[in-house]
Amino acid sequence: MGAGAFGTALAIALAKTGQPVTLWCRTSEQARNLDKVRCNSAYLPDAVFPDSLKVAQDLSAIMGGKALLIAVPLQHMRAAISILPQKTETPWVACCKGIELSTGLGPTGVLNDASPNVTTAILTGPSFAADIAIGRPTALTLACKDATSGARLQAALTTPTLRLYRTTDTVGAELGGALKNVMAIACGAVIGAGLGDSARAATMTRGFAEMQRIGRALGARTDTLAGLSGLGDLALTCTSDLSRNYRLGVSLGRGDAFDPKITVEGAATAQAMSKIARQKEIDTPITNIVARLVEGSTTVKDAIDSLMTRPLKEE
Ligand SMILES: NC(=O)C1=CN([C@@H]2O[C@H](COP(=O)(O)OP(=O)(O)OC[C@H]3O[C@@H](n4cnc5c(N)ncnc54)[C@H](OP(=O)(O)O)[C@@H]3O)[C@@H](O)[C@H]2O)C=CC1
Ligand SMILES: O=C(CO)COP(=O)(O)O
Repeated sequence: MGAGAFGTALAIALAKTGQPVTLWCRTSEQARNLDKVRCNSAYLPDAVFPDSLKVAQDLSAIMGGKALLIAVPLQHMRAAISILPQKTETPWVACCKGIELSTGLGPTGVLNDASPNVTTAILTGPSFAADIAIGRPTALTLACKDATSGARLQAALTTPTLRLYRTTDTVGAELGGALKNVMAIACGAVIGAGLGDSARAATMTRGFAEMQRIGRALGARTDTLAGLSGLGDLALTCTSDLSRNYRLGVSLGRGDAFDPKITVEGAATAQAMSKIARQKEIDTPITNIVARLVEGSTTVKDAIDSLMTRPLKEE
C-alpha cells in the first residue's frame, strides 16, 4: 500500500522472486497508468515492473495475503489505513520512519492505536528505494513484538538481494529509523553551511550518543540502536546526497529553498521528539536545534554557537 518510491521498490523486489505481489495505488488513474507503462515514472523511473507484479486500486486486491506492507509517509499513515478493513489475519508491516506529531507514536504505535486487533511489524534500515528496485544488495531490520510472526515475516520478505534481520525490539527499531533522519538534517546543515567533514563527523557521533540516550529513556535495547535500523541508517543518511533529509539540511545550511512536496520525515520527527524529550526531561540538544531550524526560529550559525558553548562534560 503506497505507490511512492519505497512501496514501489519493495513491490518490485518481492515480485522478482515470482510470488504474487500487488502494488496498491491511491487512484485508479495512477493504477491504470503504472500498469500500462510497467514503471513508476514519477517516483522510480529506472525500474521496470516484473511480469508478476500486479497493480490495483481495489482494496480487496491487497487483503488476505501473507503480509500487507504500508509504505506511506508516517504523518499520513493514519489517514491511509483508515480505509482498511479491521478484521484481518494478514499482518501489517509499517514501511516508514518517524514519530507522529499529534500523538508521539512511532509507526507500529500508530498501527496498533488505529487497529488494535491486527498483528503489526516494522521494516526499517539503510536502503534507498532506487537500490532495492534494481536489485542491489540491501540489509534491513524486521521488528515484530511477536517472535513467531516476526520469524514468519522475515522468511516471507527476504529475497536473494534483500536480507532481513529480525528483532522483537520494535521501540529500538522505530527510534533508530526516526532519529537518524533528524541527525541527517543536522549533518546536511553542517555541510551546506561549509563547516566541513570534521564537523559532520562530530555531529554524527554526538547525534548517535543522543539517539542512545533517547533509546535508554524510552525503553529501546542498546544493541538495536547499534544495528542496521540505527547506526546503519545513520551512516547512510548522513553521508549521501541521495537522502532527502540530508538534502533538506544542505538547503537549510545554504539558506536555499526546499520543495515542500518532497517527503522528509525528519522535520516533523524533530518537532515530535523535541516535545517528548521536554516532557520526559531527556537532554536532546541536536534534535531541539533541528526542530528550531526547520520551523525557522534559529539560524545555522546560532545553532552551532549554542552547541559549541554547552557546558564541558565527559564523553
Ligand atoms: N524512498 C526511500 O529511499 C526510502 C523511504 N523510506 C520510508 O518510506 C516511507 C515512504 O516514503 P517514500 O515512498 O520515499 O515517499 P514518496 O514521497 O516517494 O511516496 C509517498 C507515497 O505515499 C502516498 N500517500 C501520501 N499520503 C497518502 C495518504 N493519505 N493515503 C494514501 N497514500 C498516501 C503517496 O501517494 P501520491 O503519489 O498519490 O501522493 C505516495 O505513493 C517514508 O517513511 C520513508 O522514510 C524508507 C527507506 C527508503
Ligand atoms: O530512509 C532512507 C534511507 O534508509 C531514505 O532516506 P531519505 O528519506 O532521507 O531519502
